[in-house]
Formats: sequence, structure tokens, C-alpha cells
Amino acid sequence: MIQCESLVKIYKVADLEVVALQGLNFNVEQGEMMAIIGNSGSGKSTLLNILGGLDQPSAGQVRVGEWDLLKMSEKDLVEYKRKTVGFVWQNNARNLIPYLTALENVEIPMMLYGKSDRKKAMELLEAVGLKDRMHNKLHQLSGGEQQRVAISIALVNEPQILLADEPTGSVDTKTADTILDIFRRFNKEFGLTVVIVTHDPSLAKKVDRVIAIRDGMTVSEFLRRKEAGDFDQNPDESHEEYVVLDKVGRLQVPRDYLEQLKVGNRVKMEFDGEKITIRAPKE
Ligand SMILES: Nc1ncnc2c1ncn2[C@@H]1O[C@H](COP(=O)(O)OP(=O)(O)OP(=O)(O)O)[C@@H](O)[C@H]1O
Repeated sequence: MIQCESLVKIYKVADLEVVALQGLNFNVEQGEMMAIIGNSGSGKSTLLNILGGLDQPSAGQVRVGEWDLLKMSEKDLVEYKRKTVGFVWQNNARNLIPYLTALENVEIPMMLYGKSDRKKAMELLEAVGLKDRMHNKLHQLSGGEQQRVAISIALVNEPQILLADEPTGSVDTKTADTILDIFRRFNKEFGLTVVIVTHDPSLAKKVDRVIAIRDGMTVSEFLRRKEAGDFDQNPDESHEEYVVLDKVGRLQVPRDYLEQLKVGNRVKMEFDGEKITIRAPKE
């Protein structure tokens, strides 16, 4: 569904260049629910903005479904943003209208896209657990409830992919779990592909696959073990970590391993038929 190859994004601010993505490779299967994890400044939002058609990479390739995001006309881009992707941001509620009800808030984007459909708006609010609160004004709802209204709005156009940037960043753990359950339900029932960006490892481990990004590159991948129990299990036990290997055989050795080995920019690599060993060169 999503294929990114050697993605590079360089921001130019005055005379300074910031390399936000440096040759990032990234794939997501159709119907998958996965997370991208990384520290602040690692390039997560940059990647999400590119996937959402809000920004263009400086180099590389990015395909989403039938679309090549680098070869789209303005008209295609509008169509793509309307029909293929839905967005949930951390402070989504900021974009909602406080003196309107939850229901009216969902109906407004419907009107902007064509025509309002009250029945569908009600169904969406019911699906996110707000059946009893839909006639309340937005300012009468809690932060988590407002976030759920925002999720309903993101799903108004029945997108194929939901891009969620820190969707649980400003809510408590219980509300975060509710939000994840909503994503999981849409994922299972409607095949919605969900990509969640977070810096919270405990949230990331509540999905089957987690990609870790560091310095604008994918460095490792955590896959849920087949024998893992429910999603509340200790994340260290439920997922196995793998180092990502790109098409030409490059991998990133964790910095702390290299520091412990006390190596500079050269190592010895040996292959004994079964395993590859990296060691410090002999003096
Ligand atoms: N519009 C911009 N102009 C210049 N530099 C930018 C811009 N957007 C992001 N950057 C820089 O690119 C790098 C990656 O930023 P990005 O927002 O993608 O990181 P992030 O992982 O989402 O961080 P956070 O978790 O703090 O949101 C950072 O060094 C950031 O300062």
C-alpha cells in the first residue's frame, strides 16, 4: 500500500540545510496497523506529511496505492487528499468549533466535500463511542472525547489510510487505549490501513509492527511474536527487535554497540557460513 524508497527531505532555512530524512526506506501493507517510533526531530512528522501529500521529498520515491506522489498533478493531489488519506493530529480538537455540537462538527466537513449526511455522521460518532454525547457542544466534551470527534471527521471520506501523528499525545493512558481500540476496530472491520506516529514506546508496542526511525532513517523494526498474548502484555516480551537491512545490504549498527567496541570508522567483518561478526580492527 505504501512504498517509500531512499526518501530524502532537506529543509532549507536561510543558509542552513536540515536533513530531516536521509535515504529512508519504508513499506506498509494494505490493511496493516503499524507504528513509527522515534525521538523528537527524527523525521517522523516529515514522513507523515509526505505520505499525506502535504509536503514533497527532495529525492527518492514514494508510492501510495495507485499513486506516485512525486508525479501527481495539483488536481490528483486534491483527489488523493480527499479520498485516500485521513489525518488525526495530536491537537486535532483545536481545529474543531467549540460552540457547535459534536454532530455538527462532523457534518461541516461533509458539507464542504459535497453534502451533509446526518445519518452517516451519527454512525461515525457511534462507532467512536460517542452515541450519548453527540448532541453536546464540543466545549462540554473532555479532551479524549474531542479527539474521538476528530477521528470521526478523519473517517468521513472513508479513506483507505489513516495517518495519525501522536494521536494520544495529550490524553491519559485509558483514553489512549480507547483511541487505539477504535483504530483497531476500523482496521479489522473495514480494512483501514493505520499508520501511527509516536514517541511513546508503550503505545507503539500495541500494534503488530513498529518501525524505529533515527536521524531520518529506519534503523530497526519490532515484530509482534506469534505467541504473544493480548496487547496489554509487557511490550518487551510481546515484540522481537530486528535491525533493518536495505536493498543494497546496508544496516545501521546501534551506536551504543559501536561505542562499547570502541571503534572509529572502520571495523573487521567476518562470515563463518552461519553468522557475521563485526569486531574492532587489530592494532
Ligand atoms: N518546515 C521545516 N523547516 C525547517 N526544518 C524543519 C521543518 N520541519 C522539520 N524540520 C526539521 O527536520 C527535522 C525532523 O523534524 P520532524 O518534525 O519530522 O521530526 P519528528 O520526529 O516528527 O519530531 P517531533 O516528535 O518533535 O515532532 C528536525 O531537525 C526539524 O527541526
